[in-house]
Amino acid sequence: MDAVQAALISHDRLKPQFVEWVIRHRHILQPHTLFATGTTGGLIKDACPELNLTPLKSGPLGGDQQIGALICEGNIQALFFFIDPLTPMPHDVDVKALIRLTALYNIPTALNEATADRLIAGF
Ligand SMILES: O=C(CO)COP(=O)(O)O
Repeated sequence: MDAVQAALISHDRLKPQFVEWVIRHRHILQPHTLFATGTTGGLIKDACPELNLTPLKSGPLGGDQQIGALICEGNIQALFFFIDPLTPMPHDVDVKALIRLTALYNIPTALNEATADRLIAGF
């Protein structure tokens, strides 16, 4: 796949699993421009400093909305977002808004590891 701009997000409970997933696929992700919510991005940068990754605000502080704005502006072509369906979140409306925008703008979106494996296989 030509270089794309992709967004990487994980809720707290899934972060260890997500960082392991990124480490496993870092060679595929390397040529691409990556954005992430703040805490997720910090962990990925620590684990894979070679990646071209820009951390935005933390999710509860508006990071999901920043990713949504990038989607609206045509600057994201794929979203990898390990969501936690078991934990209530103060910014649940932001998460829903982001997922809505991925549907609206037809953005390939992986919300769990099985789908992420299939989406990254197309990179
Ligand atoms: O809460 C998040 C997405 O909804 C993720 O945000 P962090 O990466 O800052 O933890």
